[in-house]
Order: sequence, then C-alpha cells, then structure tokens
Amino acid sequence: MRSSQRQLDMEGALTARDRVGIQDFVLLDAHTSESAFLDNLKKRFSEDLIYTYIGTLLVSVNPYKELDIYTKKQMDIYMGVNFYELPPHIYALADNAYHTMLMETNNHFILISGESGAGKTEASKKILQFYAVSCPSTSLLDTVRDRMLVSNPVLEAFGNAKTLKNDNSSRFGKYMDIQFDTQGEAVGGHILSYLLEKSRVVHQNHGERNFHIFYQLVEGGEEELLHSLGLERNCQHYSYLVQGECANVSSINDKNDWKTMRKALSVIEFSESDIELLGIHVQVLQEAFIYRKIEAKAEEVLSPFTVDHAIYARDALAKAIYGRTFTWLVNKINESLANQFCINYCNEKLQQLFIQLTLKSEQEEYEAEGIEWEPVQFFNNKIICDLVEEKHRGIISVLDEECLRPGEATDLTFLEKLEEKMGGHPHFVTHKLADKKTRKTLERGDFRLLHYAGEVTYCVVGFIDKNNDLLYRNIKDVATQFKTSLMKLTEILMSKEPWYVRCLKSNDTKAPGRFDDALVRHQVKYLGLMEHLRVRRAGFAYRRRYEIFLQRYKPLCPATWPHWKGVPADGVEKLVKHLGYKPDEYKMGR
Ligand SMILES: Nc1ncnc2c1ncn2[C@@H]1O[C@H](COP(=O)(O)OP(=O)(O)OP(=O)(O)O)[C@@H](O)[C@H]1O
Repeated sequence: MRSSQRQLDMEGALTARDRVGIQDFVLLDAHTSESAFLDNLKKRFSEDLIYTYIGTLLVSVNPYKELDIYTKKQMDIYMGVNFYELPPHIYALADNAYHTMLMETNNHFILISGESGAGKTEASKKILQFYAVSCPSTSLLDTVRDRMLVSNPVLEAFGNAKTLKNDNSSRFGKYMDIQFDTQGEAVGGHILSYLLEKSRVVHQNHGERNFHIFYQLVEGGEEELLHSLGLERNCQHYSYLVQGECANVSSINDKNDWKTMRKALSVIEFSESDIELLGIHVQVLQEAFIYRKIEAKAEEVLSPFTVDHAIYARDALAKAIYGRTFTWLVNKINESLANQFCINYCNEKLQQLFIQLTLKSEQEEYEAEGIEWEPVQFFNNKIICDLVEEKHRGIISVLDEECLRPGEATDLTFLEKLEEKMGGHPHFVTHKLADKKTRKTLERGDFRLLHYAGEVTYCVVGFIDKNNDLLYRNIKDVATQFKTSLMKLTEILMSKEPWYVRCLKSNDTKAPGRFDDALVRHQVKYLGLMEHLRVRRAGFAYRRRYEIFLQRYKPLCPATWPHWKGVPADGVEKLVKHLGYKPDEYKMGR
C-alpha cells in the first residue's frame, strides 16, 4: 500500500522534536535529489536525530557523543511496537526483526555496514543490549547473554586497536548468531570471527597502536603477573608497542580496561592456567631465528639467515602466535590472511550481497508478479567481485597459480601475470597499463582496483609471501581459504531474511555533532542509498498473499464477509475497490 496513509498514522505518534525533517526517506518529496537527501540527514543530525529510515533500512549517522536514547525506558517504549509508530531507532529494527522471526518462524540477519569509525560495533552492542532486556529470560538466555555481551571486552581487547580513524577499531570481522526457540527464548548462540589483522602485532603506522591487550597488560597487569611473564611496566621498552609513537592516548584508560577485561575473562570461565608462556628455552628460539637448518643426506648444516630474514622469521612467529591465540579465544578456526586487499574484497562481497538482496531481487519480484515497473538503474559491483574471485581468471586464482608453479615466483612475476590476464579490465590498472596521466600516480610495483567505494592502490610487495606464508605451507593457499570463508558467510546469509543498518561517519575528526557534507555525500553515494531509496519508493511497502490479505481484512466489505467463495484475487479486488483505493495506490500480482 502506498505511503500516504502510513504517513498520517506515523505523524500522529510524533512529538514536535521528532518531526524535524522526514523520518523515512521514502516520504521525501524530492526523492531523487541527493542534496535533499543530505539536507534531511543534516537537519535531523543537528537535532541529535541520528536515525532515519529508508523503508525498513536504518541509516545511522555517528554523533560522536553520548545520546540519551539508549536507556531502559527507551527500550520499553520500543518493545512490541510497530516499526512506523515511533521515531526511527535501532531498537525498532531489532524488535521488528525479532517479532517477524517469531511470526514467520524463519531465520533473519541484521547486516551492519559502514566504514571504519562509522558506528558498526556500537550498533551491534545496542542490538544485543536490547535483546538482553527484551527477550523472555531463562537461565539459558543468561549464558547466551554472557557469551555475547560480557565477553565483549575480551574480544575488543584482543581484536581492537587504535587506528587513525577510530580509537577502538575492530581489526577483525564478526558474525554473531543467536538461536531462539519458538517461544522466542534465546537458547544458544555463537560468535564467528574472520580476517584478523595480524600484521598489526609486529607493525603499526604512525598514530596507531598494537592491539589494546598489550597496553592493558603492561599498564594494568598485577605485579605478580608481570613478573611471572618477565615483563616490565613500561610500554616504551617494547618495540612492538611503540612504532606508532602513541602508546598512551588520552581517550583510552588501559588500566581500567584491563580490570574490565579480567572480569570478563572470569565470567566466561578462563582460568589462570590459560595464561602460559611457550616454555621454550631462549637459546633454542634464538637459534631458530638466526639459522636455517639444511638437511643434507646424513648431515645437518646450520646456515645463517640475513638480518632481514631473521626479522621476518621473528615477526612471522609473533603473528602466528597471536593469530592462533585469537582464534583459540573466539573458539572458531576461521582466520585468514588479513590485509587491506582482503578487507576491501570482503566489503565488495557484502555490497554485492546487499545489491542482490535488495535492488536486484526486489525488481525481479515485480517482474515475476507481472507488475508494471520501470527498472531502476544501479551500479552492480559484480564485475569487481569477479575480477577478484573468478576461477582461473580472478586475482586470487592468478596469485595461487603463481605460488604453485615451478620456478621462482616473485611479486613482480605475479604483477606481470596480472597484467597479462587483467589488461583492459575497466576496474584494473597498473603502471604499465595506465595512460600517461594515471601513470604518474602509480609506482612500478603497484596495481589499482576501482572498488565500488573508490580507487585503492595496492603494492604487490609481500603478496606472494603472505599467500605462501612459510608457516602454513602445507595448508591451502591463504587467499583461497579466505575466499572460501567469505563464500560460507554469504551462503549463511543468503538463507536468511535481511535487515540492514547502514552506518555513516559524520566527520573525520571524531568531533561531536559535526556534519561534514562532502564526507557524508561520498558515503551516501557508494553505499548506493539513493538507488535503494528509488527502488523502495517506486515499490510497495505492504505486500501480502491474496488468501492472507482476505482473511485479515474481509470484515471490511459486505461482499467478502463472512466468506468469499470465489477466487481469492477477485475477492481482494472487490475489497480494495469497496474501500475506495485508487488504481495507482495498489497493484495486483500473479
Ligand atoms: N550511537 C552512537 N552514539 C554515540 N557515539 C557513537 C555511536 N556510534 C559510534 N559512536 C562513537 O564512534 C566511535 C566509533 O564507533 P565504532 O567503534 O562502533 O565504529 P566501527 O564502525 O565499528 O569502526 P571499525 O570498523 O573501525 O571497528 C565509538 O567509539 C563511539 O565513540
């Protein structure tokens, strides 16, 4: 049913303040204008109204300040209330997903996306907190709640770090799962992690830190514990901790965070004995780092490494230990090589999923129903996903082939292969393939992908090594492993009903209440929000099968009450005509 009636219902429930701007973009008059879209976001943002709908999709703009909208009272208000009866809120989305799941007895997921610092982690916490309060409580629920919520400080300590963009940036992907029984009680749940950024353990860019846990331990660890681990209470003594030159940051209280983390550890039943060192003699470790052992017939020869190689070996061990610790911590082996390439590929896949589930399937539904429909054009990023993942032809395949082929593979031979296979692809360019102007912006060892969110230049150095990680030589190639784990995630999601939260960053300096027009405009563009709005707007907000519609509304028309004896579709036609709906306000499908 078209939106006018809905608008009336909704307006009735609003206070003056909530009426600032328009709370569902579907109701925006200038719905094709990006400027009008941004104006509306900005107007609402200036009144601390950070949430706006596009139909059932929730747009959230990071306020960078505490708002008084996450109280128990607010939770109570949103419980069991229809989506459109109250101002947009993440609680409304959480609540509706939950009730739809119970009503339709099927599976749902909430996909939260946005760039670093846009508010994804906060949004996911708000949703969990809401469920913890709103779902019927049992002792089982407490276990689930503990795992999801109370374990969070542990996950954040080991998986988050200060970056330039976000003081508490998650450096891994997270998939959280809660199982409900038919009564709506939470009976189980688990967390899946993927893509931990292990390189951060040994290297941090200027202004960034290693994972929080190291600083927490050094600053907050009990004397006894530090002593037993052979540590001193001074981050400056550890080169892995100070490369970004910001071991101490005013916005982070490592000492307090350590206490919180310790408490969380005990709740999820970690014991002292879980903290142990490797127990390897220094001498043995040292030797392993500086010599290569060559076995020749009956002899073993020790050949010294170069300094670079020794450093590489040390770092590789540190990364591997951390990676395994983290995996062990989340109790799921699903980690992989994490570099910017993989993270961007992951985002590209999520965008593709979003397109498939909303823009594409929505329009296909109209076609299948034989409903008149003018197609909305949108950029389909499948072409970029294919460029990365296609069998035999994609970048990952080329990388794997290069690692496996006989003869010496180097980063540069890999680049040449890429140029051979991808030359001419509209989303791929290198120094050699570029025109004169673009060439100036590329180094010889670079390749550039035109991702949907913008261009990204990658340096090939390290690609072969990372893919061929010495420590994992026997396992499948790392990039392929990553591709497989992403495919599994996509599969999980494809089998469920989607809900979307799109997080936007309001400014680049974490300033409370500042709205940077250009920055927000860019995100609105690449997240495809205007296209989403167009599809939603042209579409019908309320759809029901004929039988169900008749059953529900038959009392409203003498011809259908108490029973309609003919074909359901004809009954529905009679009913809506009787109610006075105009032909452009509804459409009948097949
Ligand atoms: N709803 C909110 N209310 C108040 N502050 C918020 C909200 N959402 C985010 N913030 C602020 O923004 C910061 C960054 O948010 P968050 O860590 O959720 O980003 P993210 O999208 O998860 O980033 P990353 O991808 O780097 O992990 C938070 O630490 C918090 O200070």
